[in-house]
Amino acid sequence: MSEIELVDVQAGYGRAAPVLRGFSVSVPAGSVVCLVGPNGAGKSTVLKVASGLLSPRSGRVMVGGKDLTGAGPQKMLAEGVALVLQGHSVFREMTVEENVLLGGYTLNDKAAKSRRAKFVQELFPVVGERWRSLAGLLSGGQQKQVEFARSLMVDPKVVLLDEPSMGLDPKATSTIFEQVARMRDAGTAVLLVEQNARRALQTADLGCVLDLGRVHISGPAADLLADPQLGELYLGGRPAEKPPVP
Ligand SMILES: Nc1ncnc2c1ncn2[C@@H]1O[C@H](COP(=O)(O)OP(=O)(O)OP(=O)(O)O)[C@@H](O)[C@H]1O
Repeated sequence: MSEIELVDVQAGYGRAAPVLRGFSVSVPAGSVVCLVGPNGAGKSTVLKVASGLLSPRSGRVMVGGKDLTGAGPQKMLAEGVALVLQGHSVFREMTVEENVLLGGYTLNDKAAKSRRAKFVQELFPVVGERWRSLAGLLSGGQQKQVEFARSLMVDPKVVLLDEPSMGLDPKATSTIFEQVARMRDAGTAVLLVEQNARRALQTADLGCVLDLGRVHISGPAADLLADPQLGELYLGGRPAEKPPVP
């Protein structure tokens, strides 16, 4: 079953020509789908439509089989779609605990809230270890994990990740993708937009190449990675040659 699905979506800004022109994507339960495409292709626009920040001009947004086209961000969150924005959005002067608990401010059941807080600390160990620290003292990669933990407080069906590795060094980027895989393994469907497309596709189950507002090609992430033409066009060059067999 698909946790979130965009069907034949047209969307854009103001009176300008549409950015998405008949775009469709489906994120199955328990999977990571990575959106790839050139700068300005509309990847972030897909996440805006999926999170309710931008209403499509036509087409549908389905969540767990329910038609939520035109629902705003609060309704989408209440229906289980959480967005983790590009860049860093932790409150640096607040503790990790305060930042994470903010994600659960809509939860009225105190016991459920503390169970959930325990769960996210176990899922992202560094969050548990730095629970009482000021968030501003954490590294960029650690702060990103605090954002992941905050988004999972409401136990969303779907998490939308906009460029989670932005500004991180290669080691922190690796950790972040390991944590994305853990989110998926814990049962969350993930729709991911990443500049670092090759690395993201190594974690993703499915990939979708967006160009000129439509799906150029989609399929198993491993197949996209292995396609030399896609590599040249969208993934920053061919995959590294395998060393010759001695
Ligand atoms: N708030 C906005 N108002 C008007 N136009 C916008 C707005 N946000 C994005 N656009 C335009 O929509 C198009 C797609 O932008 P979008 O950010 O979705 O692309 P992207 O694929 O995520 O790009 P990048 O890889 O550079 O982040 C671009 O031409 C951009 O200028």
